[in-house]
Amino acid sequence: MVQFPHLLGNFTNSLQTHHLSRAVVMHYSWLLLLVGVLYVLLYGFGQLRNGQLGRQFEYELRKRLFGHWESLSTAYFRKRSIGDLLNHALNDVRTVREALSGGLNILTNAFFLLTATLIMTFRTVSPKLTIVSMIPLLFLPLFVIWWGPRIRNASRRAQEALSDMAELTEESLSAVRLVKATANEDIEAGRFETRVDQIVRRQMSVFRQSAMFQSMIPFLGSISFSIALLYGGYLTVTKQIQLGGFVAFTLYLAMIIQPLQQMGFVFNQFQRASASLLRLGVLFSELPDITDPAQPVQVDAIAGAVSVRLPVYRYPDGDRDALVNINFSASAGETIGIVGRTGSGKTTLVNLLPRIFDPPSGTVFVDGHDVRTLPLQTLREAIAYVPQDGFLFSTTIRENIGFSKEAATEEDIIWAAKNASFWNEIQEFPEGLETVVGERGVSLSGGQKQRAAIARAFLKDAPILILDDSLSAVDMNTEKQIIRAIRDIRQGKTTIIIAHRLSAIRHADQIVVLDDGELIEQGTHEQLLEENGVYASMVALQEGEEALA
Ligand SMILES: Nc1ncnc2c1ncn2[C@@H]1O[C@H](COP(=O)(O)OP(=O)(O)OP(=O)(O)O)[C@@H](O)[C@H]1O
Repeated sequence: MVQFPHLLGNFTNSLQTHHLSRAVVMHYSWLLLLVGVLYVLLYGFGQLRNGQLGRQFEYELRKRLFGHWESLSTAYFRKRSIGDLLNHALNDVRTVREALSGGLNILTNAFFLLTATLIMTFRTVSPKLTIVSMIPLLFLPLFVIWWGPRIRNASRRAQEALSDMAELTEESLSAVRLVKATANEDIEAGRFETRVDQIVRRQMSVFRQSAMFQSMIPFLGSISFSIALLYGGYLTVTKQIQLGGFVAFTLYLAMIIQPLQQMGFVFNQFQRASASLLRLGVLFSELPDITDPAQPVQVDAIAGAVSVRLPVYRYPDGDRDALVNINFSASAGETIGIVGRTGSGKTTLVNLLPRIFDPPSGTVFVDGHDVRTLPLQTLREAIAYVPQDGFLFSTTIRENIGFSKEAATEEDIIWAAKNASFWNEIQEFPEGLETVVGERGVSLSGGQKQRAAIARAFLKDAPILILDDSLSAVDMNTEKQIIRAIRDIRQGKTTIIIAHRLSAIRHADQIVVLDDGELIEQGTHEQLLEENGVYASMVALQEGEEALA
């Protein structure tokens, strides 16, 4: 590119000295064409390569981010909203990619163009004129130092506001049924508008800072241009340089105005990207708090004996003890029922077993091994857990049930669905097992969702099965069928059932009663009835209600 002004300068000199013949014109035309073709080829290749590298970088970064999130514990996801995390994965990663691929491309082009231009003007026109004209550009670093942090901060604040909006959008869309049912659309729309207004204000601040910064750089270029005209004109008139040299010099200057503008744009992009990089750095610096032990105990297979000797457990961010004085043991193959009022600590207790939350060392044991000393993979593979909300993925029933076993066959899935008393209903769906359940299973009833999740856990066929209030949405007959299936297919395997309806745990080998985080009663159904304590009064109350119903 930088050959253009030089060739045109020589052309002007030939014109001035009347040496211009048809052959000379053809010579210059061919040379200019050649320069043009070379430029297009090199520039095109550079653009393509940069684009490819940028996309690859974006893909790798998102993959690493996802891998990192998968290694973090549940406690982390209580602190950060899904919307915020999504904003990091989408907007921050994209901002960094744009700066790296597009920005580096432009910066490389601009750098070479500027350097080559300076060398050419220095060598072929006039070193004096080059130095004098470039003085204003020395102020460029000062502008970067002044505006850089301002743009970076404004950009960080804009990204934070975007995260807020993503969080609100995620929340509002998840709660859309509730919002509609309670006719609260106006309130929701108002909340959304407030956030959007905040984002627009913060983004306007980024644009203001960026626009001012970007316009300053061409302004410096214009000052250079004025100096070149004045001083170059003087040198030409006093015959210190040729007219062709002067023409070439002004063309050179005109040529570097655009790269200068682009450099402004790139510096601006870099500042925004560094704000996003800082935000991503904070995510990556979060270390997994539940990890494999340094020297894990190696076990061949887990039989399923469970024992808890827990003086006290408090959540990492909790302000009170969630569990106190919990002591019980069950041999492999036993069924344990856990009951207690809402908020009494039932879910907390079972969450400690697969280390969803970490118990203190030496308090929770599987087959006599402290769960914190077992390899995490071994421990979690030995436990099938159906959480309270029976989470489903937005895919088919077949994939939802088959999720727990990699090579699940059609027979396996049907077996699991039958035992979860779900198969008859699946057969009635027009698409059968291929029915898509919608996001988190929205197109299924509460009871159907629970049974799909139970079938998934049955299929895993793990030594320990935990059902966390997983039968709450099914009717009593279906509950009976499922309990019968559990007693049948889980023979010799440990099963822990949390239930509010006591009929679901009546058959358990032992029942643990929790109250306000404390284990207050323990025994079989018959023993606890004999004790005539809290459990017995719960049974009496429920039997009374059932009789009334
Ligand atoms: N992740 C958490 N961080 C801090 N506190 C928590 C957390 N999860 C639960 N809690 C608190 O621990 C206590 C016990 O909650 P838990 O969910 O174990 O009760 P639960 O008996 O399973 O209740 P429910 O029958 O309503 O499901 C409650 O006071 C609850 O607020």
